[in-house]
Amino acid sequence: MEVQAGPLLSQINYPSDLKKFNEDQLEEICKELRQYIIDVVSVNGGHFAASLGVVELTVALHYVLNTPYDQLVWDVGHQAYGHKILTGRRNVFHTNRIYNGISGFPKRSESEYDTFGVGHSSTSISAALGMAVASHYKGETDRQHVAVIGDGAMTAGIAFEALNHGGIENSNLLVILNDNCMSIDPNVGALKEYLTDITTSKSYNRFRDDVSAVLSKISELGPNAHEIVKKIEKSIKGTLLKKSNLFESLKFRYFGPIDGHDIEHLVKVLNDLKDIPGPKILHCVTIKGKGFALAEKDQTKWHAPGLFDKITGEIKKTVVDKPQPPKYQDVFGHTMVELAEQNDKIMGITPAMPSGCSLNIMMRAMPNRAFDVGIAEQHAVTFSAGLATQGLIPYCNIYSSFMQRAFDQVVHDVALQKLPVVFCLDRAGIAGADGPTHHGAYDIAFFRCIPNMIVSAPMNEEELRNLMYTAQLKHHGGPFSIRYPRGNGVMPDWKRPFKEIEVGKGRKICDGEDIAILTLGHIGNEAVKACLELNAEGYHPAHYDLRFAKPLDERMLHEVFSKFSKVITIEDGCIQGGFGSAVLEFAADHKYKAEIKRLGMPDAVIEHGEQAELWDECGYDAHAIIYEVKQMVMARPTKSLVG
Ligand SMILES: Cc1ncc(C[n+]2csc(CCOP(=O)(O)OP(=O)(O)O)c2C)c(N)n1
Ligand SMILES: CC(=O)[C@@H](O)[C@H](O)COP(=O)(O)O
Ligand SMILES: [Mg+2]
Repeated sequence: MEVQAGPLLSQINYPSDLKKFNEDQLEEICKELRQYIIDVVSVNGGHFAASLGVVELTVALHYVLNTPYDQLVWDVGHQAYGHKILTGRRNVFHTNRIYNGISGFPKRSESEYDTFGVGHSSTSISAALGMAVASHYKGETDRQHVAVIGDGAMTAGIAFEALNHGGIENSNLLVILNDNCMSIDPNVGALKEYLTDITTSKSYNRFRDDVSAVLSKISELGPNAHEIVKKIEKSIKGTLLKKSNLFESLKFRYFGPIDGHDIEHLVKVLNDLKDIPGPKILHCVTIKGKGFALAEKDQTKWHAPGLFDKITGEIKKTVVDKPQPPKYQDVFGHTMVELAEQNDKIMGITPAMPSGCSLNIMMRAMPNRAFDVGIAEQHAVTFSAGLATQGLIPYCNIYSSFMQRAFDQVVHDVALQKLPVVFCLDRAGIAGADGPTHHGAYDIAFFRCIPNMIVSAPMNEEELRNLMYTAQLKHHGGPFSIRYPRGNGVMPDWKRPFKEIEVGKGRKICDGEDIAILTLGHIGNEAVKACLELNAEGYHPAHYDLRFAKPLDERMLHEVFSKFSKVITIEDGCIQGGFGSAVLEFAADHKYKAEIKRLGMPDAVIEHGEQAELWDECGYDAHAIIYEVKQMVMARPTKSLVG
């Protein structure tokens, strides 16, 4: 839908246009930019509150910096809508996150203003430091490098690894800490408390005013400005402040906290900071959702609210006339509470996604047994391992793509020590509009190769519950992983009594003659649809839901390969090394000769779009399955080949 930008914003295509305005017009530009984001996101969807919170920061940065020569790195990038609009993408912003449209995150291939591809958090300081060191090496002393990182993203280990390194590099790096006291859910942990202390402490506020006073004089100080500023700073900071400021102790010069919505002040401070070399941190206090009252009030709900009425604030829901299947995440959340009520050893862990994975249900019901550990996937895994050493049974829920961060912890801290940690991988498979950074593409492949690991995937809600139930019973000596996708399952009536599932045992969904379809997980429901249509057309595929990629149901596979010479495997994950590869290995190891077609994500970057669009593009939705079955069945008559 075409949305009209305000009169000033419509004159701005690039930061060079923005620079033509006077400073006293910037407030109006911010107003129009904020409104434009509201107008477009309300009808298109996407991340919302974070971008509203950095409108002033975005305008100030592009006003002061010489982008794209100066390098501006957004952390996570879910807050970069204003940046996109000001850097050549206003006219295509209505395609944000839509199939074939622009990405919801900064992306190097999309614009030279997007200096670094993001989506996963906490990478900005490392990336900006790399750029700063490269500039230093190349003698580009006039170049600025700015990382904008949120208080939530700052909790991750990699952010501190970067600060640790950045503090001793004499490169031109400015870290802007966008502190709104929020992650997706309220931010957690001691760092958050520390930042709140800084923001409210009298001594820091006095320091902030002193620094502002110094900065305001900088232009009057002449050629020795830096030396003079350093001296004054040293004297006003005093030993106490230096020792007690975390960032100062890491050798970053700390400025702030300042009001991140005061555009005039921001422009001034950023201009002044440009003249101060070396590693610096500017602490900005902002309000997530700023300018949209409901979002300011319920920041979690408005992190990514879906479509909404921008006047009433009503979030639009699809109207349905019959009970709908629940989201898998909610089945996980409710089942956790049920299981934990029966077994006092069970604990729940999430790195910063309590509402995303629905562990918040358990956090409310059993606050001493469910933990949001902040954006800290590696810690979440090793913390779970620690719990497991003491006889507890941790269920560590991590989105599949974020689990990529913690691979070593899974191998080294859990699997090698045979610790019984249950990994629940939400958003496994095509994630949808978040795109390639968020697709849960690789987990089957990267978990399948780990010794002692069980790799499972439910085809529906009941199986998810039963796998979760089974995982606590099976102290097989090692981790048990359960992967399931974003979105809804298929069973409106899902709350059934628990039943143990034999580890490594699949189930036959339907018998057939022409060909065997082997599926893993929820995508099996596409095969069910395909089989119905194929049956109606006179084809008779058999369908097996393997449930486990490791251990494989070897008995079932012997049955399949003895009976069928044509086999299709289907998984919502990468083909290379995944479930289909496991079946191929089985066939090769047992010398079965069969035509095996593997469907799943190809060895390519799968862009963003709706799940169904991407399943179609990758060729493993019901239509594609029907097509493949017909191709294979028609190609040659079926016969069983053994040996
Ligand atoms: C490695 C990783 N873990 C989790 C997420 C999910 N996530 C995206 S934004 C976000 C909150 C970030 O908080 P903050 O950096 O403070 O930004 P804000 O939304 O408050 O502006 C989280 C947890 C992610 N993108 N990457
Ligand atoms: C930016 C980010 O990483 C999250 O906000 C992510 O988009 C959440 O995804 P879900 O909507 O699937 O919870
Ligand atoms: Mg935040």
